[in-house]
Amino acid sequence: MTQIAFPKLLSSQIAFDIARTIRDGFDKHYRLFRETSQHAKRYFEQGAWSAAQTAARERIDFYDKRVQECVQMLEDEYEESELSDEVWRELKLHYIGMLTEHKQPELAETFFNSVCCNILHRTYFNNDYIFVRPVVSTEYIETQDPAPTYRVYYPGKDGLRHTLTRMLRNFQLDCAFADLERDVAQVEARLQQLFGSDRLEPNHQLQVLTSLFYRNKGAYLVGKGINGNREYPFVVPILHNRHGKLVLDTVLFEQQQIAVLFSFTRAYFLVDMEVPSAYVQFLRSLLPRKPRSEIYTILGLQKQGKTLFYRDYLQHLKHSSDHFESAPGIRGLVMLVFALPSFPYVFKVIKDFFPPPKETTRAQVQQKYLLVKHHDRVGRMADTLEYSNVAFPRARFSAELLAELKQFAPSLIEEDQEQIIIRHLYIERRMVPLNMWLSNAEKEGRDDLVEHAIIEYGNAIKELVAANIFPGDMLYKNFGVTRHQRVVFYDYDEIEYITDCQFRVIPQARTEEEEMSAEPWYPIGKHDVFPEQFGTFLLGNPRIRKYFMQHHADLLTAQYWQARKQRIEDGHIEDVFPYPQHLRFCKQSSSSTQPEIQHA
Ligand SMILES: Nc1ncnc2c1ncn2[C@@H]1O[C@H](COP(=O)(O)OP(=O)(O)OP(=O)(O)O)[C@@H](O)[C@H]1O
Repeated sequence: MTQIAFPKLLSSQIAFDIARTIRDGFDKHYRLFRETSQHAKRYFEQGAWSAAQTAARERIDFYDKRVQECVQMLEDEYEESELSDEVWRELKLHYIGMLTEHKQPELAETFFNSVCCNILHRTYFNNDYIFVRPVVSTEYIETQDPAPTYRVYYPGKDGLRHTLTRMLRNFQLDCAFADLERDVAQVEARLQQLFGSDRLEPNHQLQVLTSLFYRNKGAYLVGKGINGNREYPFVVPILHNRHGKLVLDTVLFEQQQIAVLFSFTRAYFLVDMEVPSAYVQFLRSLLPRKPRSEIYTILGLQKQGKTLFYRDYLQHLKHSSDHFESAPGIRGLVMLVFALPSFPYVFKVIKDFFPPPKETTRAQVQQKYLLVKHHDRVGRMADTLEYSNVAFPRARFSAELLAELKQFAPSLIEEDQEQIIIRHLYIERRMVPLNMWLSNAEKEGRDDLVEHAIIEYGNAIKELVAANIFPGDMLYKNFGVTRHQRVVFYDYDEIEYITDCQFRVIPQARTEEEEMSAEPWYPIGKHDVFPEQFGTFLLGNPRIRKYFMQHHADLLTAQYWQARKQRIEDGHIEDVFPYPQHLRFCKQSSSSTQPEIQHA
């Protein structure tokens, strides 16, 4: 950067103007982000599922678009020679001043960093110029806003049932409930079970976040009960029944169930938040083990999530001493995967070349990962964080891993005495590869675990199919088992849309020669898939075969896949339940007055 001495007053004015441009850029971003979240309410009320899906997908790109717009504006407006070091330093101070009354200051800081890092050289990425250490406190203190973050209800006065009804009515959903009284009675019964025989204390209250959480075809009421010094989180999913009326589908209390709802394997929620940090703080009181980074991400603020994740990661590096090494399991042909044993994530680097039978390119692999980022992951695909130029301390790399990186991805590696810099990588939650999980379960003679994993594996495939995803080769090594023992897919380079695949029955052999042929004698198109063949490479192990055939034999028929494809082509958007079916009210009431939820 050229150093020209500008009069102090002038440089200060330039810095102020740039700060205001960046702040306005952020405000525009957040206004559009909120508008989408506000529209989600309407889509839900009208059952406009396809519009809701599109809005959720498009919102993911808002941030980068606004950053690019802002960078462009600054580049058009200012000569490089006007942007002295002095201007950059002052710019940060002006910006801090603009955030004093701001409702999303932590997001605005991150936006500032994104814009400046696009313009500044890497040597300027320090606290003098950008927010390496955040200035604002993200622990929010409630202001006098007209719209509070959460509402508080004291059931002591009017009784629990009346309070719950009022609470639900306060969301002013413009769609009728099928039978609110019946549903509220079920929620009440469960809440009463939860409070059990606890004496009700004078502070007995229900706190409920002011915005509903929208995702797919559901709206979720998120809150907690407080009694004395105990807190009881709860979430009530609201769905449409087949007649387009609203029903309360269940109430979730257990941390694990709530954690699964907020999992890294799901699409981001649409929530109308004026003060996002206050939402994060509330949610952390429900899910204390979930890092703030993951909560921001699941609220659709994925750039903030990424920033906080990186800060946590640096902190972890400082407080650990183990070495990065290859991730356990079968090595990938496309990805080089490594991990730090003390850290629950893996790092994935696209190799420079791929051996046969892989016929792909780096750009295509990146495209597939991007597809997953924008797609509804339905609880069955791991979210990935994509980073550029990540610096690792050289001393923490095992010699083998470093050699492997240099051998398979030399174009992505830069190094000096102290650091290894990887130009592009993905970070993803670490799981136990399903092939390892199955062989461990077998070694321990745990048939129950083998059966559980195979049921989950088949369910994962079926849910991916419902979301129009064909996972390519379905080998166990491409799936992982989470700490909640759910099976999740993580190998995206061969992913296709179900609607792009041709599911075929293997043709009958017409001659003995064809019958005996080791190679397929019939023509195979690029998108042809023969489900009858899956068993050959999946079911060699008799125990696995037994459970697979018991629970998921339909996956081996072309008819199953063709029928699912037809449903998608007919415009069906399937329900995704982020909680077990047996928890649903309609699955419990023996009188079954509750209408089934629409599968449409
Ligand atoms: N999230 C994860 N948690 C734990 N291990 C993982 C994870 N992702 C990948 N691995 C490990 O790294 C290996 C390779 O990863 P991945 O399947 O993504 O690579 P790939 O090159 O696309 O594989 P393939 O050769 O099947 O195409 C996996 O088999 C597994 O052992």
